[in-house]
Amino acid sequence: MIAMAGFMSAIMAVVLLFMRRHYPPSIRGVGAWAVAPLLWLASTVLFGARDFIPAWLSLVLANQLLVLGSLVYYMGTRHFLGQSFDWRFWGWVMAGSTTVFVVLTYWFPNYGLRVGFFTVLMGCIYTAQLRFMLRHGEHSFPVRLVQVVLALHTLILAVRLFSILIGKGGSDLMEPSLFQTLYIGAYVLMVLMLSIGAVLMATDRLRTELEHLATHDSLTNTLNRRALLAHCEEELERAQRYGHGLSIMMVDLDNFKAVNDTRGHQHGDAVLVHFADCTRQVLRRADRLGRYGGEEFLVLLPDSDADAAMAVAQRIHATLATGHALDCQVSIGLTSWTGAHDTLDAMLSRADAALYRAKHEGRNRTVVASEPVQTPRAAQAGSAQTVACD
Ligand SMILES: Nc1nc2c(ncn2[C@@H]2O[C@H](COP(=O)(O)OP(=O)(O)OP(=O)(O)O)[C@@H](O)[C@H]2O)c(=O)[nH]1
Repeated sequence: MIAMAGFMSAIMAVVLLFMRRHYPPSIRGVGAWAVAPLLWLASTVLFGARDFIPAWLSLVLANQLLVLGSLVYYMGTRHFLGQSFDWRFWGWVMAGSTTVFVVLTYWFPNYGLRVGFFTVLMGCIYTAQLRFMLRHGEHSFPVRLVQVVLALHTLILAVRLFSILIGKGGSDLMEPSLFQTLYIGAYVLMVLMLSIGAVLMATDRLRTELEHLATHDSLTNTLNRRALLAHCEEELERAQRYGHGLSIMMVDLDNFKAVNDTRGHQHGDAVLVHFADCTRQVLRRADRLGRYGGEEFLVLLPDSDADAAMAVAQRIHATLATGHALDCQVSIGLTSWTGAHDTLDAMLSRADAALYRAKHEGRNRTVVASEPVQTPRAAQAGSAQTVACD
C-alpha cells in the first residue's frame, strides 16, 4: 500500500507539473501543489528503504518530508486563493518538530510517542488549512472536495491518536493491525484525492478565466457586445414569459474624439475605464453594462420601467460630474419594452434613435424614446422625452 501511495504521488506530481507549465501564471499555487506529492513520494521511498538506511533518514527525514509536503500543499492553496503563506511561523514549527523527532528517535526511542506527536502535528496542519479554506474558499465542487478530504483525514488522525492512547497503536508502522491498515489506506486515498482536488481547482479556475475572457471587454471589464446581446435576449424572453418590464440604455461618451486628440489615446482609455467603473457603481446587481462598440455602451435594466431607468440615467450623469480628473459627459438613449410584440432589434433601434436625438439636442442628456421608430437615424420624427443635465 505504501508503494501504491508513492506511485500515485509520482503520477499526480507529473500531472500537476504539466499543468504548472501550461496554465497561465494568473492561476497561482499549482507549482506548490506539484511539489507536495514529490515530497510525499520522497518520504514514501525513505519509509520503504527503512531496512537499508539509518533511522535519521527513514524516521526523522521521512516524517518531516510528509509534514513539509502537507505544508507546501497548504501554501499552494493559500496562493491559489490569493493569500500569502507565513513561512516564518511554519519554519519554526518544522525546526521544533525535527528536534522532537530526533529526541524521540535517539534519546527516548518511543514509537507510540513519536506517532502520537506526528499525528497531532499533521492534524494541526490539516485543521489550519481546512479553517482557511472554509473562510476564504469559493463555493465550488473542487474546493468542497478538498475540504471534505481534509476533514475526513483529520478525523482519521484523531482515531489514530485515540488508538495510541488506548494502547492499540501497535509498535511498528508495518505491523498488520486494523488501525495501521486503516491509516495507511486513508493516507493513500488522501494523497490521491488532494492532488485530484488541486487539478480540479486549477481547471475550474482556468475555465472561469477563459469564460471571462470570452465574454468581457479587456479594457473596461464590461461585457462584450456578444455576451451583452445574449443577456438582452434572455431578459426579453423573461419579460415576454412573465410580463416584467425591461429597459435598455445606449450610452455614448460626448466629444470623445476631442479627448483623444487633445489628451492622447491612453488618457482616452483611462476615461473609458473610469466611465465603466463609475457606471457599475450606480447599477444594481441584476443590471448589465456592456461595451457596444468604441465609446458606446449599453446598459440592460431588467424589471425596470422608463421611470426607473430614467432615475438610473440621472445617477450615471451625476456620478460622472464629481470633479474627478477623468470625468466625462455622456448622452443616453433610453427605451423600455413595449409588450409582447416588441423585439430586441426594435428596442436597439429605438435606443439608438433616442441617443442620436440626445446628441442632436446638445449632448450631456438623456432622451427617452416613447414610440417605436422605423429607421434608426431617422428617429428625429419619433416622439421623445428629453432630460438635459447641464
Ligand atoms: N482611447 C480610445 N478611443 C477610442 C476607443 N474606441 C473608440 N475610440 C475613439 O472614440 C472616438 C469616437 O469619435 P466620434 O464617433 O467622432 O464621437 P465623439 O467625438 O465622441 O462625438 P459625439 O459622439 O458626437 O459626441 C474616435 O476617435 C475613436 O478613435 C478606445 O478603446 N480607446
